[in-house]
Amino acid sequence: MVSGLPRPSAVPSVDPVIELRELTRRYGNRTAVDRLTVRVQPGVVTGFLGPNGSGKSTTMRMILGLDAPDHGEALVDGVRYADLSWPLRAVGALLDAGAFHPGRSGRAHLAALAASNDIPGARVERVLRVVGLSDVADRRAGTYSLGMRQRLGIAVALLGDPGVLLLDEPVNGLDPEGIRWIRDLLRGLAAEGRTVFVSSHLIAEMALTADRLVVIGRGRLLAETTVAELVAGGDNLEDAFLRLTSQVTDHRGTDVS
Ligand SMILES: Nc1ncnc2c1ncn2[C@@H]1O[C@H](COP(=O)(O)OP(=O)(O)OP(=O)(O)O)[C@@H](O)[C@H]1O
Repeated sequence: MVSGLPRPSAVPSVDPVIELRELTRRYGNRTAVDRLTVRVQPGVVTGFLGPNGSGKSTTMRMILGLDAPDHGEALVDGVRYADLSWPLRAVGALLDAGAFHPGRSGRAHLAALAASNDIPGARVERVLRVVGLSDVADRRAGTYSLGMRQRLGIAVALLGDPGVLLLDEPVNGLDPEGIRWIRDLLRGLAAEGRTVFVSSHLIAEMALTADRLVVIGRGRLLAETTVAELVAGGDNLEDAFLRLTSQVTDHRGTDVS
């Protein structure tokens, strides 16, 4: 078991899910997310794919209440993020691995978050062990390598033992060992019945990590499917993805010759 604590009573007993209903966000006259309706299921890893600028981060920010939809809604366990009693216990997120005070130790960072969310202090030690940072937990987080920062960000996401995990490009910049570690962790968390929603540009990595896929382009849903279905026509996942998104890629280079 990855989590190591009984599910906190604040987490509803319903299946943890993410539901997007007609979710829409405009910036000026550009529609970043366009009537996106998706249900992200528990028990599997769902990859969130789309070309640059297709609206993945904006969607994740709206799920976390960091950005407001112009239309539609994003629900976690049936309620909006702002209405969750103990958000960290319902949904854990990794959006920006640098989001901590550089002068604070990893342990102090986690302890402060635990205290403000009524999470037992023992949980801090537990997640430090899960992410492999126990030995460096008293070092200032500002001295951590990129891989260690990603691990600290994942420790934050796991702190409340949430039923839903949301990770925006968690393997960015990681070495092969780190990539494999995250893959195994995410698959283990899904196997425990959690909802794991993870964006990535690394298609080959998603083929190994995800069971289901949500593919968007220019803010719109292009496919909600399984990895197996998408490659069923004989394509590899990269070819299938490029075919699916060929009409919605904004910036394309040309051959040098
Ligand atoms: N705060 C903002 N103000 C104006 N436009 C924004 C803002 N945030 C995002 N956008 C625009 O919304 C669109 C979607 O951006 P978003 O970052 O959600 O895409 P993404 O799929 O996460 O991209 P990437 O894969 O490159 O990280 C882009 O056109 C982007 O320029």
